[in-house]
Amino acid sequence: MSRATIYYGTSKLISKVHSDELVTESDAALLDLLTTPQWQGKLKFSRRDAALDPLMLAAASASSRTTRNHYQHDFFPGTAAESTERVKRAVEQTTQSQERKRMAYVSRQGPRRLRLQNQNLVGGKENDSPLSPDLLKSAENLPPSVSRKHQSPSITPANPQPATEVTSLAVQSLPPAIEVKCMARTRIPTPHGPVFLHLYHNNRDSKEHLAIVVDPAQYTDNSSLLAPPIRSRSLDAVWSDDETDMDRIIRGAYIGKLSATSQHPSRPSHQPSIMTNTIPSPLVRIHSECFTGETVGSMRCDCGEQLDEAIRLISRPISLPDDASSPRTMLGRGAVIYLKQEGRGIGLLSKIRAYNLQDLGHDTVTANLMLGHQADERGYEIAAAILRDLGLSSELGEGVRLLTNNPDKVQALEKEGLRVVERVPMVPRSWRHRSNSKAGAGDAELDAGKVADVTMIMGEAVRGEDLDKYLRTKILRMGHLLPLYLADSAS
Ligand SMILES: Nc1nc2c(ncn2[C@@H]2O[C@H](COP(=O)(O)OP(=O)(O)OP(=O)(O)O)[C@@H](O)[C@H]2O)c(=O)[nH]1
Repeated sequence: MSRATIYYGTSKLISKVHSDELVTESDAALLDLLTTPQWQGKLKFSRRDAALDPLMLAAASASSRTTRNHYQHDFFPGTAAESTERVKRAVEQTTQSQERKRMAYVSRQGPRRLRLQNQNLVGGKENDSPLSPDLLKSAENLPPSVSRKHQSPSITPANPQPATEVTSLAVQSLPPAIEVKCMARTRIPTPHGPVFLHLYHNNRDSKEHLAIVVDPAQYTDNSSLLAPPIRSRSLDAVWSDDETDMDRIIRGAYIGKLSATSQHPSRPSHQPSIMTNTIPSPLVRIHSECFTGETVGSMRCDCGEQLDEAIRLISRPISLPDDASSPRTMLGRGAVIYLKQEGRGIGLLSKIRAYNLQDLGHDTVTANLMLGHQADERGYEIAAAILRDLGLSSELGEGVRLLTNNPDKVQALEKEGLRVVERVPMVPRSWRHRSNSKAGAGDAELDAGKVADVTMIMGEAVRGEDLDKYLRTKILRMGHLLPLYLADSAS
């Protein structure tokens, strides 16, 4: 009997077994033939109980109904019982060893800050961090954020000891000076106009914080612009001797509008641009990540709307003081510093749990406390460092107009040496309608419905009972500077 006949016969036989068809005498003869020990020698086929049975593989590929589970089936009298047992044992052993492997698995990659540190120490090609090894080393001893008021003991696969010992060591050592580096920048067209997204690394945590810069000087090299460009010093710096112009352009260190025909790498800026008094300071918002509000469109909070509103407000033309010799307005200018501090720094997991506690009747502050967190665990040192890198620190004559209702943010920036020349309130859109009807001081664009057409995240203002409760708690328990009578008008 030829090899082809055996393959064909076997696959037919298997499909008959599957469909409960009658097995003929010739099928039975084939079975006998296949299961006799002599076959092993004659055709160099191993028997059914071999780990990889060529006949079974041929049959499996010929029959679409054969799955890997069928290898354990009792197709071949005489050998099946033993073979099935053997296969079962092999499967059990494999599963056990896989489980053992999975349980013993430890990431070979390690945290990014460790990798950065190693790269710095070896000084390899990929060493594109400006952070000195010493600083990185001291950062290594620190808890995730020194500014965090709460340190809960945590056990991770890489660190089976509770974090308390690490924390006490860290408290003794002084935190390193914060260093940030803009790793890449790109233009993002938005409904409010173009913005430039800057991605930052830092020596304090392993998160990728962002700056969303709105600045006409970013996309035009027109030197007649009234205000100095908001440019990242670390991005425009030369990172290595062998860096090409194209390397610089790809990481975003270019000036003007980038296109196939316009490619102008930027040069390091040594001279800080000094602001004149006549130009209003840039409008800045420090915004903390809120996955639920910004991505899912949750109406438990106004975070998504605030992010959208901040970019809208910063992009609006700015009125200039009256002067016959100069234009009356200039293009909007400023930045949103987007910090990865989900859930006021407690992280998404805890925030989700906190929402369930809030559904049980607790407010946003109590829910955090019940989970062992502080009401607010955020820090703003990294935000201040990013603002300094963008040339928005007071040393350069620039103060900032800060878009916030949160007094903590104003204090934190001032503590970091930044000058907050004005706090610009962020009144929730739904409240502004109330404000308009109550006090006659609404936003003309909002009232005309223009804003609803250009929101990035939501069609219109966020509103609802959950939101009112949340905002009222922020006013009453967190000292947020919003007019309470507007919250009350919701009840
Ligand atoms: N723990 C917790 N965090 C929340 C809740 N709702 C929103 N957040 C988080 O609160 C933070 C809101 O931060 P921001 O928008 O920067 O501002 P803020 O402190 O409210 O101050 P403003 O500048 O006035 O908006 C984000 O990190 C959200 O994820 C909540 O119910 N519980």
